[in-house]
Order: sequence, then structure tokens, then C-alpha cells
Amino acid sequence: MTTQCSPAEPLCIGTRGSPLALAQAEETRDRLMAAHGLPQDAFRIRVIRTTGDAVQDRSLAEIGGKGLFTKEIEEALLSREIDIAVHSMKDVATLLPEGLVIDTLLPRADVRDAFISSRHTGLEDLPQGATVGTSSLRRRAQLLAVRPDLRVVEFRGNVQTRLKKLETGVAEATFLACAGLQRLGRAGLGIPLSVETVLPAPAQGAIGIERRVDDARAQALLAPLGDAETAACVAVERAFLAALDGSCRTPIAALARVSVGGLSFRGEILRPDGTERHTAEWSGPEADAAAAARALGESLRERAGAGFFG
Ligand SMILES: NCc1[nH]cc(CCC(=O)O)c1CC(=O)O
Repeated sequence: MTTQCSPAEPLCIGTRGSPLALAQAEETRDRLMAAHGLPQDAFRIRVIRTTGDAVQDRSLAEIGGKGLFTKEIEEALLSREIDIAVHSMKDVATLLPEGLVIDTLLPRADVRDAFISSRHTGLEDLPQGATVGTSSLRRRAQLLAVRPDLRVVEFRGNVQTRLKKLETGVAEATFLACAGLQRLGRAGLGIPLSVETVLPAPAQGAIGIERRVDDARAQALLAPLGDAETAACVAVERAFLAALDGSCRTPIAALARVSVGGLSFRGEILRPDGTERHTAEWSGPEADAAAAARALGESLRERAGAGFFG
């Protein structure tokens, strides 16, 4: 059906077809063009429909989570239909298929979540018992932890769909990653929430580029694009996530940041209804951070006890 990419041909960039995914693929292409002085036709963007895109009516947690947005794309990489794939690292499972690697992380955008509402200016401003929309288990739990009175309804679809739902009164507010809004040119819609109130998802705001391990051309092209600070922080957040499981039914948040003398890290797990929250913090040399985050993940798991995620 599709032709394979050969070294003389344009580099094929695989992506999902959502407006955000396309914006991320274009950003990657533009960075490659700038880094190597190449024309636009040295690249091709190929849209790949994933199982996750096809499912609109059920919660993602219900049908199996993260891998749903990457499976078909990874198959296209392995069968050489595409050469590189651009991902929101937040949506990438902690284990990659054999033969593939993500070792290029673009400089991270704003890591925070944003509050979006046409009538209200922030979480504190929402009336008692207000309805908010989100499909994220993490956001649901974090919101209920600070505002147990809120009614949380399932809210899926892209930014445009969600805004329409707000307009039609399905909910009074919703929450999206600042990074996604920025990449869609819609940053003005949201009010950023402090990470103290709403700790972001592991790897939020980071774009990772996946390739075949043995593809020297892709490796050489990608080399100048990587941001070491982003890679270090995302690796630590994903180590925490990996230690915790990753069942996608678990509300997990994590953020690592470069600080004086190394990295500082905060991670948390919550009960889905927000009634319990376990937090862990660490700071120290970068070289120790991934192991520390893994250990924190394991200790939080123990602290929470069996049945916590139930
Ligand atoms: N799960 C969907 C998803 N994956 C990445 C982003 C936004 C961009 C990012 O966090 O890098 C979003 C939407 C959202 O959470 O608002």
C-alpha cells in the first residue's frame, strides 16, 4: 500500500492527524530544516491513524491507555513506512518496542496545566458544585483533592471540541496542558495553574522523536535537535512512572527541574476520587536522579498500600 522511504528520498515524519500532533510534526520539520539548511521538500509528513484516534466515545483509561496512540505509528517505523515519529512524551508508554529508541527531546514548553473557562477566572472562582470537564484521571483526582464539591464529567476530543462543549454549557471549565495550547496558538485561552496546585503529568510539555535504533541517517539528522535538560528531566519523571506501574488507571503526576547543583523532583499519586494523596520530593545530583525517582515511586506504592489504585 504505502511506499517505503529510501536514503535518497525525503525523510518521512510520521504523526497522528490531530491539529496538535500536526503542529508538533511541523515544528520538528522546521527545526530539522533550520539545523541542516535543508529545504522543506527534504521532508514529508505522513499522517497515521491510531486506535486511540478512532475511539471517541469511551474513556481512554477504560480501553487501555497510552499505547493506543503509538501502536500503529511504531509499526510504521518498524516497517520503514516512516523514518521518524513525533510524540507528546506524555502519551508514550514507558517501554518501547524492540528496535526503536527515543533519544531526541525537543526543548520543553510550559509544563503547567491551564484553566479554561469563559465565565470564571480560576479554580477558586468556580461556584460550589460547579461542573468541570476532563478525561484525565490525574486532573480529576487533583481537582477533587482541592475542590471536593466539584462535579467532574468526562470530556474528550480536541481543543476545538472541548471549547464548543464549554460554549454549550456542558461544563463551566476545563483543563488543558499549556504546551498544547501554545503549540496551537491558543495560549491566551488558558490561565496557567501553579504546579503546587496541579502537578503536571510525567513528561508533560515535552516532544520526543522516535526512530529505528539502527537508522544512522535519522540519528545524524536528529542529533542537533536534542535538548539535554529536557531529556534529563523527562527521563527522571518516566523512571518514577515506570516504578509505579504504569497502569493508566492510576492518577500519577511528576515534575523534575534543573536546580542549583542538580535536579529537583516531585511526584505524587492520588486516589481517583481525590480523597488521598501521597507526595514525595527529592533533590540532588543529576546522575542520581533517575534511581532516586524510581525508589520514590516504589516507596509511594508501598505507602499507599494494596488496593489504593483499585
Ligand atoms: N493526552 C493528550 C495530550 N497529549 C499531549 C497533550 C498536550 C501537550 C503536552 O502535554 O505535551 C495533550 C492534551 C492535554 O493534556 O491538554
